[in-house]
Amino acid sequence: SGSFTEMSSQGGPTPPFSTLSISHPASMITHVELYRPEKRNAMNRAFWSEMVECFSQIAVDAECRVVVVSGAGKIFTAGIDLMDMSSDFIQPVGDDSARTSWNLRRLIAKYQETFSVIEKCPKPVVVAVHGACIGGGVDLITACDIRLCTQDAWFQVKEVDIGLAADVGTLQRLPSVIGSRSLVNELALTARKMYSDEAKTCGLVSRVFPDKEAMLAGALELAGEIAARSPVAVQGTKINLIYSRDHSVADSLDYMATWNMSMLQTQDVLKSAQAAIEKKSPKEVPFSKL
Ligand SMILES: CC/C=C\C=C\CC(=O)SCCNC(=O)CCNC(=O)[C@H](O)C(C)(C)COP(=O)(O)OP(=O)(O)OC[C@H]1O[C@@H](n2cnc3c(N)ncnc32)[C@H](O)[C@@H]1OP(=O)(O)O
Repeated sequence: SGSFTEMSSQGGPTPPFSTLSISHPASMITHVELYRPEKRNAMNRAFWSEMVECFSQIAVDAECRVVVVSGAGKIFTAGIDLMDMSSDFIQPVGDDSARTSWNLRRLIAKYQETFSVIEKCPKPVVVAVHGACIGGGVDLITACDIRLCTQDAWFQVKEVDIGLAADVGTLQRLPSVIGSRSLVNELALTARKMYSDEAKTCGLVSRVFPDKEAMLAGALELAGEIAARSPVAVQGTKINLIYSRDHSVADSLDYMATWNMSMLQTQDVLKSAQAAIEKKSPKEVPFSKL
């Protein structure tokens, strides 16, 4: 085990990835760092595929109970790589307009999956943003479970400035993240920057730290709290919270009952209840891997 300050921004991408650096700063915690600092972590073709591969591995990794995502270098991310990506969308290919449209639709769905994998991953994902978080960066963070930022962070739903309606998650997820549809509309229709103080006030982030070092230490502490608890309870909580966001209370209660009719049979309930009676911390309970 170590600390984020020791482990972040010191190496480079972790094979087989070329845009991500993966490390394990403490037991059961995986740190995914966007790693193209010289290009401000702009999201190139490799990135869009590598995130899917990375989170598919994390989803089934019994050694991981919680994930922290951050960006290497000066800022969190400059969004889509405008040099590498734009031709796919500006000059889409196909033998006629139906086929071109079909190909484009498939491509957009593929890019949507890059961030949907974060939401589909049963392990909670904490994202730590410093400096700029632009365009695709907002799509990414709205798919995460907990958002932290530094005082110098700013957020920009930039897509209208480059001539498109944001299509990989922001318009679908941001309204439930910050509640005020008026504010969402204002941000998405004008592409104005939102700074950390407003991000905190509106609920986009839950905590603001003075600098990146303090934020990563805070993220690690938070991740440690989550990792110490029953993975059956934690993963069931994430999955049911996301389910209830998208369904009625009645449907969500029904889903919950079906969920817990098997999950309540875990040994973790007995172990945790015993620890509570004995006034022990969940950190002292050895839970089986999941
Ligand atoms: C299906 C579609 C899916 C997703 C769509 C998403 C839409 C979006 O993401 S819209 C957002 C697009 N991004 C931008 O408009 C940001 C552009 N960049 C900037 O404004 C600035 O670079 C900055 C982020 C404010 C950082 O400024 P600074 O610190 O002064 O760095 P620079 O000198 O400008 O850049 C350093 C280096 O990085 C390259 N770079 C920065 N951003 C991008 C980018 N988005 N795409 C490609 N490359 C980028 C920049 O060109 C520099 O490269 P050099 O080789 O050193 O010149």
